[in-house]
Amino acid sequence: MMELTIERLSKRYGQHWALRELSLRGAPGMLGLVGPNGAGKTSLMRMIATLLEPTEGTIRWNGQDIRTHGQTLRQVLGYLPQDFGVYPEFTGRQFLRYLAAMKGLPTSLVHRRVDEVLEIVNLEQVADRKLPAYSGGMKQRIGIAQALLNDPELLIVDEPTAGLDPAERVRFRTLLASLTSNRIIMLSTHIISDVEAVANRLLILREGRVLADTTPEALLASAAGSVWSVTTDQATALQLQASYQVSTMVNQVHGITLRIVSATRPHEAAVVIDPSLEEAYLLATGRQAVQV
Ligand SMILES: Nc1ncnc2c1ncn2[C@@H]1O[C@H](COP(=O)(O)OP(=O)(O)OP(=O)(O)O)[C@@H](O)[C@H]1O
Repeated sequence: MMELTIERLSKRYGQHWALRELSLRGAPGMLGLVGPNGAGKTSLMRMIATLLEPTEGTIRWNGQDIRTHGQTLRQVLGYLPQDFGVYPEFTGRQFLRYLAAMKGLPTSLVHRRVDEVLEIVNLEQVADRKLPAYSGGMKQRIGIAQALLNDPELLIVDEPTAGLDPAERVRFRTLLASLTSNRIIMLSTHIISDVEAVANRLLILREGRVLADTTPEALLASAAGSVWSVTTDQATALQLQASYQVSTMVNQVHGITLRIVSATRPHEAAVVIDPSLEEAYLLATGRQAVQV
């Protein structure tokens, strides 16, 4: 059984609500937790990981409240925090063996399991190099490797692609996609393309509230008819940019082509085009901002 049930979960720091009444039922697959900085993603993940006390609400794993059955959840939990740090004096292999021992893996299993996770994240070749020699992407893959040591049923990854270059981002995305079968993965990001094509569900948060609990397909469909393309002179382009949510602006020989996210036609020459997921996300999160 693998069931995460969250009911009316809230977190308050002082007078500030970081999360308000979030309810969610998690099932195997990848749940993308998307929202701007400060949306409440980290607070939510830390509460699920039993590292932060909720102010209100309950989190259940297989029907058991994790306030009283935290250990049961921790046994099947893998967690890569946003600020995951590595120890400079270790090689990748030594670091993983150390963490495996800390997590209580039986000694007889440690070497084999560390070799397995190194293979999963494709770091066998560099496993005996010291960690400071790793690239940002390799460090994040070591982070995933440590989270996989106990073959978790629930894998939580908090903004893992921050600071990675585009090639590393893609590699990391592919790695996570390969891990989705038979476990719940929760991945937070403020960059929607990180979860495009890999998440089967999207939870969009803003200022502690759920703006949408949807799928990439449904989010895209919701933006149909609300993304426009228009090619104009520079002065008009600047005016449009001031009044509308412009997702891209490209200089052409004969003018400037803008892609505009707007529920209404932004310019008489504008034509409807297919939305990208990012544009659909902008529409969902920026509705108030684009009112003109
Ligand atoms: N320990 C804390 N004390 C006070 N306020 C906090 C604390 N941690 C978070 N907050 C506030 O709660 C809100 C949600 O923060 P949280 O880190 O959960 O959001 P986030 O979506 O993960 O953003 P980020 O990507 O910046 O981490 C923010 O307004 C933040 O400033």
